[in-house]
Amino acid sequence: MLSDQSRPVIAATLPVVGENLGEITQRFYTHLFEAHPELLDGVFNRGNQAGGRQQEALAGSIAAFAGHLLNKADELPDQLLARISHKHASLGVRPEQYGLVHEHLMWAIVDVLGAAVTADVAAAWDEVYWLMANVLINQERDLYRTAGLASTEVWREWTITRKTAETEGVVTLVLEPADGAAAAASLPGQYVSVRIPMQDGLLQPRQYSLSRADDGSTRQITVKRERPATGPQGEVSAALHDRFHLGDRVQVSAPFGEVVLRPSDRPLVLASAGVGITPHAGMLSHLARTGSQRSVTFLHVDRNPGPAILQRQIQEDLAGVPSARFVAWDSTSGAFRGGSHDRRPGRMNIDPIALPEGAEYFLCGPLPFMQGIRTSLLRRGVSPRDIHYEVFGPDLWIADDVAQAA
Ligand SMILES: NC(=O)C1=CN([C@@H]2O[C@H](COP(=O)(O)OP(=O)(O)OC[C@H]3O[C@@H](n4cnc5c(N)ncnc54)[C@H](OP(=O)(O)O)[C@@H]3O)[C@@H](O)[C@H]2O)C=CC1
Repeated sequence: MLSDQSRPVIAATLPVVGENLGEITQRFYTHLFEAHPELLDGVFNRGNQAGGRQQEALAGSIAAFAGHLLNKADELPDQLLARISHKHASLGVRPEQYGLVHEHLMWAIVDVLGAAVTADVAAAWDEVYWLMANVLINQERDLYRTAGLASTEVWREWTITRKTAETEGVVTLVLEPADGAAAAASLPGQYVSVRIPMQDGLLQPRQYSLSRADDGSTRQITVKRERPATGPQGEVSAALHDRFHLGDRVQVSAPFGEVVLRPSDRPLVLASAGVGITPHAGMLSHLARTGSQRSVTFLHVDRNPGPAILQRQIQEDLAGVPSARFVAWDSTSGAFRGGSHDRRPGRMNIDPIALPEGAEYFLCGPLPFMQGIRTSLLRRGVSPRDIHYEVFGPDLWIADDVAQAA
């Protein structure tokens, strides 16, 4: 993979590059957007930029990739790369954009590290960049090819045909293609990017899991109004809640995402928290629609003492999957919400839950929640190979490593 001349140079400079990656990526983005402000119109998520999370993500992914090249020369970090390429495909990223990123990233490395960047050092980091970029370009080309789309055809206009309030701060939107053409098939667990104009006219994209099975003509997403503790409030989720109504159009990407339910007879355990229930609701909906006989254990924790997100759909789908079981935890009041399912107070505790033999596991929710559940599962002897989890947002790469180490 990495050439013999670059390997020692990367090994020698990774610590200093790693130490300065935060500053390098910050200067990189500033320089990139000064030269190409159009990239803030529909490609980059400026909420993540403002909160510094995009910078951390890029820094983390470069460091993780370079470290991987040094430590595991014969294999690629597949999970890391697949997550990036699926997300890029959902944004219509094009090969030539890697050239732009390269130019501005190398500029930032030299800008921050100065004379330490000798010709050899620059050449070695150039090699790391293109090793990673070329894998991503190829993977993204395959994703576009499989979807039967050019990168420029990923986005289409869709019309909001239903808008339902779920719980305080969560709405479900049903969308239909504005041109009446058929929708590309989606897999259970996949997401779409949604792109809408902000008050200043710039388009902003966000990813949302599909919360109901593919029916060939509509897409359903369920959106929580984002109120992060740091950085700006979620401007796209707020706009979808407040400014977008029935009949309005939004741009929606083709479906992507690699954490999907594959055809299988194995028992399934779904564990979600909060709005992380959305991809699992989509998976359950798919199982109900296809008359699946799989054993399903659906575990969910929420801090909303009112009706749960997508409650009616989930109850109907549970009734449609003969061996499905639902257990809910209420982390706030400790009160039981009633209803026909097993309900428990406090945060999710899977230790007393019987785990079916030979199951596969899907986790979705805040990162610490997934780390905690994953650790409990590993302690009970579940193989890491059988635990799938989606991490939305740019802390993906670092999160991935942390979760792997848990
Ligand atoms: N496809 C995907 O990858 C998707 C991912 N998501 C992700 O799901 C997350 C959901 O967020 P949101 O609805 O705001 O979650 P909340 O912050 O509202 O938390 C939801 C529940 O999770 C519990 N919880 C939080 N942290 C932990 C922890 N460390 N250990 C155990 N339980 C915990 C909370 O308990 P308590 O009240 O005690 O804090 C609460 O009951 C987001 O991070 C979002 O990015 C969402 C949709 C799709």
